[in-house]
Amino acid sequence: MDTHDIFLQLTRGARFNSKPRNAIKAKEIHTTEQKECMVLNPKISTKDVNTEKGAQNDGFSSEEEEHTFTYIASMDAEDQKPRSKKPKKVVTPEEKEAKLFEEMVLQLRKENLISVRGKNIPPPVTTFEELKNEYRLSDRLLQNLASATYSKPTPIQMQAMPLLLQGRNVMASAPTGSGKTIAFLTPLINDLNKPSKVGYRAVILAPTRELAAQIYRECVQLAQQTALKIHFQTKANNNNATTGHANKKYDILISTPNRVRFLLEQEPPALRLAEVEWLIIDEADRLMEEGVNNFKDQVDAILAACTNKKRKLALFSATYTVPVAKWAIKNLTNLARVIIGHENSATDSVEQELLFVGSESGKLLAIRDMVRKGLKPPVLVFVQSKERAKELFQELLYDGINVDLIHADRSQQQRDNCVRAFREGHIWVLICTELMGRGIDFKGVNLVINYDFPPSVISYIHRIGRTGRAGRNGKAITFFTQNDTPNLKSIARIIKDSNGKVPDFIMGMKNPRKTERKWLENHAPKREGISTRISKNVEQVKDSNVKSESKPITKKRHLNVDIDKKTNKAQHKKMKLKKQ
Ligand SMILES: Nc1ncnc2c1ncn2[C@@H]1O[C@H](COP(=O)(O)OP(=O)(O)OP(=O)(O)O)[C@@H](O)[C@H]1O
Repeated sequence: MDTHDIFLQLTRGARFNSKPRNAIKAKEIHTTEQKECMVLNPKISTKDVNTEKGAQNDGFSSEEEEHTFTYIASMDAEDQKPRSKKPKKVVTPEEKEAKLFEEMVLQLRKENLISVRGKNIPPPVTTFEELKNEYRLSDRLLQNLASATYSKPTPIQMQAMPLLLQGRNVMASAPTGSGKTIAFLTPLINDLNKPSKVGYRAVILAPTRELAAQIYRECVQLAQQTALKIHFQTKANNNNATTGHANKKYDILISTPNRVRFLLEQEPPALRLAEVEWLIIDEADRLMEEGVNNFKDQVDAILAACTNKKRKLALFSATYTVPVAKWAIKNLTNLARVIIGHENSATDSVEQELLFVGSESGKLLAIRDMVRKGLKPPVLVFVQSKERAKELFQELLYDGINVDLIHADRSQQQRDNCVRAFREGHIWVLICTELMGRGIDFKGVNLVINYDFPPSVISYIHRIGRTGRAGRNGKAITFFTQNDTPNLKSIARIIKDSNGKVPDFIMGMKNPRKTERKWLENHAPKREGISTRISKNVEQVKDSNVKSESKPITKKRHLNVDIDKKTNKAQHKKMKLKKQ
């Protein structure tokens, strides 16, 4: 009988709540949990956070940032008082049972790499049925979870769901692909329960339209038979849910901060959020980024519009940064913090590899070599800009693979077609920019290629997190040249911490200066264009004639080469004219 079975035996029929049934005070449980989180997150213990190593891991080293992390790490200072040297003698059977209960909870969290911070954190659940017994999760939702073939909760769901069902404000981080979406949708849908005429009672924000669309789909599926009205707000469907009566028609709003803030700023406001009881911020660190084009002002404006006293706030992401921690401390009372695994680390289901390719032209040779040896689709290829996405697309288009590209310059229709074609397997290789770097849940991506080096550790974690999801394994290969050294060691450390192989010379490199690292986060390095064409005139004409005769574009490839087809035709015509 393993720990888990004993736990089930001990707690059969027990009513879980923030405190065990008797004697031991939550405070004492909490203090133990406090210690436990230091054990489970060796990388993020208060000490580490304040050292160069801790700061280095998280990329933050300013005093203010360290202070923030220290605050979060020891959120309830008054409970930090060291316990009496001698453990209190357990005298009554109830205290003995409660002590055992506490140890079971700690053991369960340890097994699932769950660490928690905050007061009165309820025990994690091990089955969705426990949520019904303890938190009155509806049979309808249990049925919908079963229909989605979710047999048991993932670690983030084990701990975040009880907290959200208790109505707590939550800041949760868990590896990419670990089920964070269901972790916040389930309690939200259960709490709203059935339609009402008061207007929006929940708002879910995501950084991109693609991710908001994905959350919308998952929400519709999970809310089946509840009759809850869910609205995915986009630029295109502005009118059908924002005028007065429409505002009353819907219960849940899913959109991007941009879109919601735009509607709030209309005169009169085209949205009313006064009844909102749930504000969920997915990819929170992305939405709290400070600096140019930040979402933070938009999120603050939306938070200000959600004036309902019953409002609950939850922040979810695979990575956390100081701006998020600061925002949480400022805006969330009685905050509960949940961390699965090591904070700001890559999921361990992805085999990671760094590949030195010499120079920019070496990247094209390397990816063509991989194609020649046989790629296992579906494959995502990340580049640093839409221009480079177009250049690489033009290069791979005639290499006998079904390739397409997605970036912000393509119309929403083209982006939707592209995502659908990739999901349905018509496209084998999708070239993308950071637009697809977060949250997007493509089932079964086998390989992520970082053709251009990621601009930061955070970007790297999210990019490779497009594979190795929901317990499946994946692979990520990151090309680098001698110009990519500033972030190389930070990313190599992430690989090493996930038991990947990293050449010693890289670990021996000096840490980049913070200013250099910050610069790279916001400024893509200049790179030589992606092209095998040596001279634009001669080679290009010869090259295109050979390719157009020898490799007719297969029907499938027409599926998505729509706007680009015109570009190609125009280029072709130009080349022909040049040749004559
Ligand atoms: N309890 C579960 N059991 C099995 N699969 C699950 C469970 N919960 C969610 N999933 C599946 O796991 C996959 C990843 O879920 P989700 O997209 O929510 O991950 P995530 O943690 O939000 O990832 P990211 O950090 O990249 O946004 C989805 O395909 C989802 O259907």
